[in-house]
Amino acid sequence: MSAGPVVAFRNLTKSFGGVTAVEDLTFEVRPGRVTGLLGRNGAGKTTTLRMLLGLAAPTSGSATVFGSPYAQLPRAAHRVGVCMDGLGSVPGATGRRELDIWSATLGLPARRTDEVLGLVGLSEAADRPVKGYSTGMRQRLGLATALLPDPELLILDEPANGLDPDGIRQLRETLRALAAEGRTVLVSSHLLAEVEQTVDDVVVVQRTLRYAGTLADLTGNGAHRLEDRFFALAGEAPGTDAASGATGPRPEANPEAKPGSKPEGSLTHA
Ligand SMILES: Nc1ncnc2c1ncn2[C@@H]1O[C@H](COP(=O)(O)OP(=O)(O)OP(=O)(O)O)[C@@H](O)[C@H]1O
Repeated sequence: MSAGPVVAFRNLTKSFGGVTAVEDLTFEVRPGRVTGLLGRNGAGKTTTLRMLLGLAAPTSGSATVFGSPYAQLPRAAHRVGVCMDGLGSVPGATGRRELDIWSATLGLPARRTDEVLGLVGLSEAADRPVKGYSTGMRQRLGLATALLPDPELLILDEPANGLDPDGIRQLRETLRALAAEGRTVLVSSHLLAEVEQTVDDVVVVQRTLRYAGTLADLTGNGAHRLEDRFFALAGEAPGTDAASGATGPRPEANPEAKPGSKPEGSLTHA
């Protein structure tokens, strides 16, 4: 596996008409680590991941995987596992059938389907049609699909949404196990308490980059809650009491960290 950054964003900007969804993002994802991409609704997380995967064209700047744009990366579908809404499924198929089709497309051994079904806790539901799956079961199937090629890099957009407590614990254990094997995970999430238990590195975006660095640096080795640090960096949501100051100034975990301040850390230095 490469020693450089697995993923690199350089001055990445995306505008949709008059709306700038992502502005001048520069950060890297280091190998063998779980990196959490955090930001509130509409912060630009999915747009960033879509540009990384070549599903949306940047307005300016670049996003690379293993040093190449995803579309030019040899064996990209084997090296990068992706779980993201809207990547398509097979109408009327069971979970097992869907995985078998992906597996055959990738030239994987037939046993791989059962392996990933077991990893995500979906073995018992494998022979039911996907259209009857709950939200959490669909998430599990999406994760299973991403895991199929035993990828070096996993890119997961909100994988914990809809998961029950067992599913969330299983997800956390799977991601930690992958990192322990030297694989790299980039995962977007809103679930800050869960993120705090899972990730090594944190990226906070709110259209612009607010932080990129280690979780330990951000929380002072656990002295501060991630949630407090998140609000200090991302700012309070417009229209809330805290944003308007109606309830007085909110306590901040680190008074130096103001919304809009420069990123405090960089994944490029240890
Ligand atoms: N295809 C599109 N056309 C127009 N605007 C878009 C498009 N895709 C995203 N946007 C806008 O870009 C901004 C960022 O959206 P994005 O989906 O990247 O946010 P997000 O951080 O993933 O949000 P969430 O947490 O709700 O999933 C939003 O203002 C959104 O409305």
